[in-house]
Amino acid sequence: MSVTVRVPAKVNVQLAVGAARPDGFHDLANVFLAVGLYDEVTVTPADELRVTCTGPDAAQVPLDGTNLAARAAVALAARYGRDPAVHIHIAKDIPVAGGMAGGSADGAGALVACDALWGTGASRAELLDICAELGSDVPFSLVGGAALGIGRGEKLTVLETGGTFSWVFAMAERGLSTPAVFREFDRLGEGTDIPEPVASQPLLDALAKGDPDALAAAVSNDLEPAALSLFPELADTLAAGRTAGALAALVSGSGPTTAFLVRDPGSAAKVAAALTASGTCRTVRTAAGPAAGATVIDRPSHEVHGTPA
Ligand SMILES: C[C@](O)(CO)[C@H](O)COP(=O)(O)OP(=O)(O)OC[C@H]1O[C@@H](n2ccc(N)nc2=O)[C@H](O)[C@@H]1O
Ligand SMILES: Nc1ncnc2c1ncn2[C@@H]1O[C@H](COP(=O)(O)OP(=O)(O)OP(=O)(O)O)[C@@H](O)[C@H]1O
Repeated sequence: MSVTVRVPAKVNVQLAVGAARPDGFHDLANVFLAVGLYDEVTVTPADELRVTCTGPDAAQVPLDGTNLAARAAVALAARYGRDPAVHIHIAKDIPVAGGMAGGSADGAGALVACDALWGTGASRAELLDICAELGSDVPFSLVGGAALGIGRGEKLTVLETGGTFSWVFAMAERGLSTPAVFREFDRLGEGTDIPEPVASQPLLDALAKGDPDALAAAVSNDLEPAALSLFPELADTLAAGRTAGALAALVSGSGPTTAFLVRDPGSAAKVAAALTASGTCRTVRTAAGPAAGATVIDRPSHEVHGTPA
């Protein structure tokens, strides 16, 4: 008896970052787009809480209680007075420490999977509350699609999109730590006046219209200078994608994955081939967004039909 949940990666089409708050976090205007690169999280009743992981980056994923999927199971179990004894298996396809919210995806996936397995009956609002406790990106991993996140990025407003956007993602040779990138943002901004983060209206309009050229003209990431400062070689990857014809090239979130918006899947294949040939990155993937948020894709048949086990 297992439940499997599929959860998407994200790219930030706008990431406006304010000054550091007293609690160390930064207020954001964070426009998320979920894209079709997925982790699958399967939970199965077990004698004790245990995490396993497979996939190209599996060796970099912690399997102890710090794994966001394990933390999600513990948080849900605590709220409903249950024993969090489950085996969580993560089939990982989202790059680790890439700025694509892979860990957050697993947190949201485990939460939705455990909720279905245990039949807690938690409301969407309760699940989103737990997500926000787990991390700033976790609520969006649950919701998917496109959304504006304010506060730490956890207070979401769903955005309508008028079409599908094609992307190419270039994975870097090493990861970048999200807190380190925010610290570098603070260092680079020392002594300057950092404006309040505000969502860009032209960007929201471009998403609503499904217009890739307008979106390309409006994308921005305030963390990009900090990511480039810590990882200068990313400039070569961005340049290679632009030369290959990408409409826009930007660092994804805190990086170091770089994201290239292209006109259609045919252009995606062309830009992906050029990036691979450039030798400026580890691997290249194509994906489209918006993609659905955390979705149960497999569960025991008695639950599908709604009859008792
Ligand atoms: C860069 C983004 O991925 C963009 O979506 C997110 O802002 C980061 O989200 P996340 O990885 O879920 O981040 P969290 O686990 O909440 O926080 C990790 C660390 O990132 C920094 N952090 C994160 C979010 C935020 N609004 N301000 C911050 O300064 C803090 O140093 C924090 O300790
Ligand atoms: N389930 C998980 N999968 C991957 N990393 C995890 C997981 N749980 C905890 N971590 C830890 O989180 C760190 C960041 O991993 P993650 O893949 O979430 O980064 P990210 O994609 O850059 O995140 P974000 O875009 O949300 O800032 C990893 O180095 C790892 O130590």
